[in-house]
Amino acid sequence: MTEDTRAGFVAVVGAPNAGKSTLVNRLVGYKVSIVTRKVQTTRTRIRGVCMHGNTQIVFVDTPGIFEPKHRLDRAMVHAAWEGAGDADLVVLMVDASRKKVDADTRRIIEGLQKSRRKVILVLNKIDATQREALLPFAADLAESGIAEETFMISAENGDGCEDLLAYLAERMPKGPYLYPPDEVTDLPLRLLAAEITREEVFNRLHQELPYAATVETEQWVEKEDGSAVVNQVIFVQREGQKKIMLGKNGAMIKAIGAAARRQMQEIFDKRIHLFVFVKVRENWIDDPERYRDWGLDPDA
Ligand SMILES: Nc1nc2c(ncn2[C@@H]2O[C@H](COP(=O)(O)OP(=O)(O)OP(=O)(O)O)[C@@H](O)[C@H]2O)c(=O)[nH]1
Repeated sequence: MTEDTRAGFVAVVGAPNAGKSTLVNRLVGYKVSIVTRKVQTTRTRIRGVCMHGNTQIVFVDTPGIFEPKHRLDRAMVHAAWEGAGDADLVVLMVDASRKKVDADTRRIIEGLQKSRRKVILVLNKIDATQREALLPFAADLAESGIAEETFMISAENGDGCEDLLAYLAERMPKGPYLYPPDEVTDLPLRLLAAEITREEVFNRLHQELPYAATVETEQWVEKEDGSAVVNQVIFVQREGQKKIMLGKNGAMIKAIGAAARRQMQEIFDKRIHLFVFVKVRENWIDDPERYRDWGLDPDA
């Protein structure tokens, strides 16, 4: 019954590491985005679809908004603002466990003030925040005048998340569902599989190398027995990086592949035969072809 349903988009913006992916994953109840301790890892605008009673909320999990350096970074920032512009509601997430409001958040607030966009302010990580520190922090943000409502939550342990969800649901416009209600994500399986492998690259390799690597799923073949064969390539920029990615006697790539396969089996709930290759492709970071795969606009 369409008259009784509501549906809309919620953009989640915030500085890198504010906890955007953690929140979206919690509300959607399905792993759609990648959580890592390293910053600036979310490259794709991934939507999670959340059902709350008769309301459907489509979350746009935007990339962290930061100072663009490469073309790729600029495309990401552009995608982040676009996501906010299209949305019915914008949630600004702030890491409240910091001593003061960080520079990235200030920059986002300036952008929002310019566009006269009101937001739902979400102070996150209250589990790791001193109570006395929270009020002055909130007051500082209130001064910016951009918040129409403020919530204090822990995306990690779920505190306050129900209230936030109920509030967002109430504010969604009336209308038919935008996605079939049982569809939790529109992220293609291939892209999600690539993100899973990329997360394992991040977990195992340190410093700059993960940022110099990208993963593509070249083939996804469903077998009759219900399993899937997945072929992926990790692209790096130089021969030296390829050596590190492969490891001694291929030990590193084997470990990455084995961990990624386990993750995929859990998430896709099926047997996965995963084959991961490493190839050198110089300058992939400035190659416009790459942005298209991520749904980003190369001309941004
Ligand atoms: N203590 C605590 N940690 C949290 C909470 N929410 C997220 N984190 C942690 O903060 C880090 C960053 O979380 P993400 O969800 O990846 O942050 P993000 O905003 O999506 O980051 P980008 O993708 O880089 O923009 C992770 O280590 C999370 O485990 C919270 O409520 N409490």
